[in-house]
Amino acid sequence: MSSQYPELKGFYHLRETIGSGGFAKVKLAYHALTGEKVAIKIMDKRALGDDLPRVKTEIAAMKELCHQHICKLYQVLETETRFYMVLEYCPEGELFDYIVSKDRLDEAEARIFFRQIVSAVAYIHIKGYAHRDLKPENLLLDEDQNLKLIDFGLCAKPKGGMENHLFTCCGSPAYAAPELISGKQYLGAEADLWSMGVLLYALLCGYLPFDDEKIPSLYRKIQSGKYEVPDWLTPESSILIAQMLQVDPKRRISIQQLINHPWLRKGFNIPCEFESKYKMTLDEDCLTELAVHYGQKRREMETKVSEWNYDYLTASYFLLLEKKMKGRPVRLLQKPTATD
Ligand SMILES: CN(C)C[C@H]1CC[C@H](N2C(=O)NCc3cnc4ccc(-c5cc(Cl)c(O)c(Cl)c5)cc4c32)CC1
Repeated sequence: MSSQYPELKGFYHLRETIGSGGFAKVKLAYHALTGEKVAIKIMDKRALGDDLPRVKTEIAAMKELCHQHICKLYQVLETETRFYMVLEYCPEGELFDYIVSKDRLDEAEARIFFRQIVSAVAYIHIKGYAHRDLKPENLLLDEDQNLKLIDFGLCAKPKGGMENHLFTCCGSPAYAAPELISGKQYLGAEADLWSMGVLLYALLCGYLPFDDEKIPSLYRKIQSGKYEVPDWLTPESSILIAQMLQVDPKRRISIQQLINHPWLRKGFNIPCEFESKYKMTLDEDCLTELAVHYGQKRREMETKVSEWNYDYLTASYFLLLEKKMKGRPVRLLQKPTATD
C-alpha cells in the first residue's frame, strides 16, 4: 500500500479507504510516532482540474482554524502529482446518516448538536471566514459524539472583512440562501445563517424545508420562504427556525443573537461557548516528549514547533496533545531517532 504513496512511508501506516469527498479519496491511517488514527485526504492534481483552487482555499483556511468543533488539519504534503491533507479522524461518520438512522432528533439532542454548530460557525466568522456549504454531510461525529465541521473548499475570506460582499453562487442548492441563488451580492455570514436554519429544520424534522427534484422549482420555494411546520415542533423551535429562515437577510437573526438565544440556552443557561479550547501557548509535556525523541533541547524544539509548518512535526505535536486531552500517556511510540 505505502509503495503507492511513498511520501507517507515510515510516517503513516495506511489502511483502507474510508470515504470519498468529491475529487478526493479519504483513507484511514495511523500516525507512526503516536499510534493515533488519522484520516488522510488524497487528491490527484490532474484529476482536480479547475477544482485545484478549492484545495488551496481549504488548506489555507484550515491552517488558520483551530477549534474543538472543526476537523483539525495536522499535516499537508504536496508532490508533483498529489496533495495530501492529514486530518482528525471522525469514526462516527456524517451527521446526515445519524439523523437518517433516528428519523429525526428530539429537541434536547438537536440542541446539543446545534450549540456545537453555532460554536464552530461563530468562531470561523470571527476569524473572517464564511463556510458557504453548511449541511449535515459536512458535519462529522468523533468518538465522543462531538461534531466536527469539514470541507472548507468553498469557504470565503472576503477581502477587507466579513462586512464586504461576496458574489459566487455556490454550495448545495437545498441549503442555499435566497439572496445567494438570486445572483445578487450577499454577505457570507448571512448566507451561513440561512443554511444553519435549514440545518436546524433537518435536525428536528428529518427532512428539508425546501425540496424539489427540479432546481428552478426548488429555487422558487426557497425565494418564497414558505415551508411546512410539522405539529411535533414546539412553538420555541418554530420561532427560532422562522428567525433564521427570513428571506430578507437584513431581517434574519445574526450569529451574535443566536449565541445567546433562549432556545439554545434552555437546559444550559449559558450562551454558546465559541472560543477555541486550544491554547495558544505550547504544552510543556508534549514539547519535552518531542525534544527527547529528536535529541534536541526543549527551547530548540519550542522554536521549531512554533513555526507551524504543518509538516510531520506539527502533526506529531497536535496528536500528542490529542492524546493528553484524552487522558492517554503523552508518549511517542518509536525509539528516539539517532540525532544527525
Ligand atoms: C460530503 N461528504 C460526502 C464528505 C465525506 C468525506 C469522507 C468522510 N469520511 C468518511 O466517509 N468516512 C469516515 C471519516 C472519518 N474521518 C474523516 C475525517 C475527515 C474527513 C474529511 C475532512 C475534510 Cl476537511 C474534507 O474536506 C473531507 Cl472531503 C473529508 C472525512 C472523514 C471521514 C465523510 C464525509
